[in-house]
Amino acid sequence: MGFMNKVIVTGGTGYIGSHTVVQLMNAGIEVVVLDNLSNSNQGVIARIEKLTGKHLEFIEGDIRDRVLLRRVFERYSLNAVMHFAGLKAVGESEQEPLKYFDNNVSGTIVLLEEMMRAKINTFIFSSSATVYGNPDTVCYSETTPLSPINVYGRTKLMVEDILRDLKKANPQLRIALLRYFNPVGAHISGEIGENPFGVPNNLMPFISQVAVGVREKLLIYGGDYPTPDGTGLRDYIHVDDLAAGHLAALNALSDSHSFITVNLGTGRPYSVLEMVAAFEKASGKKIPYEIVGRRPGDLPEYYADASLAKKLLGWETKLGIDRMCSDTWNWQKNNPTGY
Ligand SMILES: NC(=O)c1ccc[n+]([C@@H]2O[C@H](COP(=O)([O-])OP(=O)(O)OC[C@H]3O[C@@H](n4cnc5c(N)ncnc54)[C@H](O)[C@@H]3O)[C@@H](O)[C@H]2O)c1
Ligand SMILES: O=c1ccn([C@@H]2O[C@H](COP(=O)(O)OP(=O)(O)O[C@H]3O[C@H](CO)[C@@H](O)[C@H](O)[C@H]3O)[C@@H](O)[C@H]2O)c(=O)[nH]1
Repeated sequence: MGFMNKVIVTGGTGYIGSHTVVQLMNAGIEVVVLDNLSNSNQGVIARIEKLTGKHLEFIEGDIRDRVLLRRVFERYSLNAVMHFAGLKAVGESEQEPLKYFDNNVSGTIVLLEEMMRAKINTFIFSSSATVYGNPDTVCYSETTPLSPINVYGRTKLMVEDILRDLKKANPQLRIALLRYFNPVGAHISGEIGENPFGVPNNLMPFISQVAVGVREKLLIYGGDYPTPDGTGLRDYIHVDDLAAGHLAALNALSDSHSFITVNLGTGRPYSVLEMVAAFEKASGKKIPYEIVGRRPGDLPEYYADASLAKKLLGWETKLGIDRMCSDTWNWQKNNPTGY
């Protein structure tokens, strides 16, 4: 992994961050996790240590805390920042926009200022397919126009814009913008996985909580979309494939490329009903559901053109819908109430 041997992971106790930390540690990279635990549990640290057999440095703190960041950057000699920390609930972002602009945009600015002060040049950002908004196409390539349709998406686009401008002013920076499609699944061990607080917003954790008996039935938002079975189509990507994309991006940044913008998806969409059927097969559980009205802001269909990530990073997904479901189930049944 070249000279990138010490990485700070913000949001590292969260869902995607924790899976990426395991892969970084397994690749021999030293990791420091910074997380304010606003949407995660410190118990994940012990699970990661168990999985990797190594110590993991954890700092409970906020990316908006400049004094803390300065101390952290002085104490550890880090060569890269992987920035997962942020808020991600689309509905809440519409209700509480300032909270989202503060955490996701202002927080990232503080982090970038302190990173630059510490002369760290490599930054990997968790962006989202939501930056595309509602374009004319359903297959999104990186040149598809960016026009988010909710506050959460606008926070992601604002940070992308900031990073594009920052690179122009500071050519020594090495930056990757990774646009995730729909992350699902869990580590194959069942030790770590997605552990949402409260009622899940997203499909997969909802399905798995129905399977384990925490919730009665799935509500399917819309059965009258112009799709083959009438339910929405999304590009679900296994979280371990997504994590591997981060290692590939880190490698590419330390190598040939200094500004990377890529979609991380499989390029293959599945419907809600296909996900339910696959989960039933993987778990052996029946998933009761009811088809209700559409959820405001949802699109009928979209998926990634995943070819650029393959070309630039030499990365492509390996895990299909069966593993997405069986790994989710393995995590959920071993941890019915989370960490
Ligand atoms: N899960 C998805 O569907 C998805 C899709 C696209 C992009 N993303 C982005 O990927 C990143 C990680 O998502 P995730 O699914 O792992 O979410 P998550 O909520 O599980 O992880 C985010 C972590 O950041 C922490 N955090 C939040 N605000 C913080 C702050 N101000 N200071 C320090 N820590 C803070 C939370 O406690 C949490 O552990 C986020 O930036 C999210 O917007 C997620
Ligand atoms: O209880 C539920 C939850 C979801 N869905 C449907 O399932 C599909 C997937 O929904 P969800 O898992 O909520 O993902 P998205 O709405 O596609 O949004 C996710 O994926 C985006 C990236 O593609 C991110 O930006 C968002 O933050 C993240 O929530 C959609 O068709 C939903 O209508 C249901 O029918 N019932």
